[in-house]
Amino acid sequence: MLLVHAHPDDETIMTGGTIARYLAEGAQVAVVTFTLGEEGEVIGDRWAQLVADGGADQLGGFRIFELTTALAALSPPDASAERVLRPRFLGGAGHFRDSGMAGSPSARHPRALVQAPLDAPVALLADIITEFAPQVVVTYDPAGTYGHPDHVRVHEVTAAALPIARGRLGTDIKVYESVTGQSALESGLRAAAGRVPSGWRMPHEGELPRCPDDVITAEVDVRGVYARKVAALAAHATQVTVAPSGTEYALSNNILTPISEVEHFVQVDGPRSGAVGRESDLFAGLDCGYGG
Ligand SMILES: CC(=O)N[C@H]1[C@@H](O[C@@H]2[C@H](O)[C@H](O)[C@@H](O)[C@H](O)[C@H]2O)O[C@H](CO)[C@@H](O)[C@@H]1O
Ligand SMILES: [Zn+2]
Repeated sequence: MLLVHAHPDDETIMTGGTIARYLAEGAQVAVVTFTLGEEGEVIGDRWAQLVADGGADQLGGFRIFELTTALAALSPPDASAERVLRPRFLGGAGHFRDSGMAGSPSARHPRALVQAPLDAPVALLADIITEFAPQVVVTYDPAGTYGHPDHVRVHEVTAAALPIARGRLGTDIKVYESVTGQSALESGLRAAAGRVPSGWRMPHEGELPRCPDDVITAEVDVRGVYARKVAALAAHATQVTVAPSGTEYALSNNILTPISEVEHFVQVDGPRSGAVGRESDLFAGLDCGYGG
């Protein structure tokens, strides 16, 4: 399984439980992150001076450490050194820079991901897909989940790289977009309504991205690795705060978001498993023995 993400923290926020579950089941998993997250805000005072704007511009390097810690937390506790999941950056660490939120001046940085002609990241990702030869690829939806320019670009690059790699490999690849299921989100928000940490707020109606339930094609149960997902979220401490309950998190905007026990996906390409209703396993229909 190859998961393609924009910034350190996305892998855990969107797909942390799925990564942990398939690692635990012995699947080969790789995470490719396009940028170091250099333009992020920082939660708390301790690392606040690392920021790019008006600071030491060291946040990108520090988020390599956070990502390394998070991926280790998602790995099986008894994993041998070579089985611990490690960060992998498109073009190498620091090649493409975090473009910043929509409208940010940082989008004009010469190394900003959105500045790169599309064929450059496409060629790099096509090589990674060819080398890794995944049976399953996970990316974002065309909206980039919540519209971040880097997330949109990750979707575009992945969509363009897959046909190139598939032509080289001659194999089918199941392609999924990671989404937040509407019912799961609303259920998590209802459960959390009575335990909003001080300084946090509940999201306004429709503020958090969600996918209509009838569009979802796969639901991965991550209850068995939930603690690893929470530990990995906590590892991204400049970006994520885990609530005392251990069942919700907030980014630097202090908006309460449930840490879901299920992770949802929409299959957009590749062989269908023929499952009736939602697949419970992204490898369904492939003869590989994962997915319970
Ligand atoms: C989850 C994610 O994609 N985070 C991005 C995002 O960070 C958000 C951004 O700083 C926004 O201004 C805040 O209100 C919000 O709380 C942050 O999560 O954008 C950053 C800049 O591109 C990026 O580094 C971060 O990974
Ligand atoms: Zn992101």
